Amino acid sequence: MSKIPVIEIFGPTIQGEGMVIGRKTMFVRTAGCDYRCAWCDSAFTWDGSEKDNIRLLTPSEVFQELKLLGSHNFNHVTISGGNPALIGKPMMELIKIFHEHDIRVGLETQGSRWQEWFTLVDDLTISPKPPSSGMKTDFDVLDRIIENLDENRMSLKVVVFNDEDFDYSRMVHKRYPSIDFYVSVGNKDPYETGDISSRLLNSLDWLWSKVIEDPEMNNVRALPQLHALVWANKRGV
Ligand SMILES: C[S@@+](CC[C@H](N)C(=O)[O-])C[C@H]1O[C@@H](n2cnc3c(N)ncnc32)[C@H](O)[C@@H]1O
Ligand SMILES: Nc1nc2[nH]cc(C(=O)O)c2c(=O)[nH]1
Ligand code: SF4
Ligand SMILES: [Mg+2]
Repeated sequence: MSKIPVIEIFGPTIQGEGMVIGRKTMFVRTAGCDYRCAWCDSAFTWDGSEKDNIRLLTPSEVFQELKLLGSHNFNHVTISGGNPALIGKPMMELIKIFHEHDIRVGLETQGSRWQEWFTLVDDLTISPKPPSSGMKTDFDVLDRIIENLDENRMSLKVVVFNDEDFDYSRMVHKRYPSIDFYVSVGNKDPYETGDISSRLLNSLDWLWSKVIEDPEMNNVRALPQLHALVWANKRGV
């Protein structure tokens, strides 16, 4: 397939998570996921509820839409989903177009699938899923993905909701000790309306306490979803 299934394109906004936190970026969100996380904040990409919003776009159409939205007001694009790793060759073409225009590229994926184009990504975030998601990590696949990537351009990010998730995050960190490691606060209700900042800050307080008391987590960074703190569960930011 030479087209990319796109469910939303938005920005400029601020990257709210992980290794690129705080950076101005645009987002391209692809449709479809091989996982079904219990708490997915982007379930509309795979649960069929917005199937009418999925457009099959060529890489140059995606680029044109980004320029229409962001003009010269960006030099970084984050590809997220769904799982963008379900898409092959057209992603390679899209990243080449970005690089030809001096635009850097971030990727959010869960580490369940490998694609050749991963090696072109400037900031690659792999986010294996903890027990609360209901998903099971295939560590053979994850090992192979991590072996094939440049450590300086990637990070691991585990969302943590409870003690069991925290234990999982510690185990993942120990398995790949040289990869920059982030734990990220889980948002229990990603569709709640209104101000959710105090709820998220309470969860961050809990997560920080867990990291502070754990000598095996001296090297990790513990973050909230910054965009959710500032803009709550608003869509398209
Ligand atoms: C929607 S996912 C899309 C990319 C890819 N499927 C993945 O999970 O890495 C983007 C990021 O949001 C995180 N995420 C999803 N739902 C969340 C929630 N309820 N609370 C905190 N983070 C969440 C995921 O773990 C992932 O790091
Ligand atoms: N601002 C902002 N930062 C993000 N970081 C990762 C996101 C994602 O959904 O992949 C995301 C998102 O949806 N918005
Ligand atoms: S892997 Fe990512 S997009 Fe897929 S269900 Fe889980 S959080 Fe959602
Ligand atoms: Mg998000």
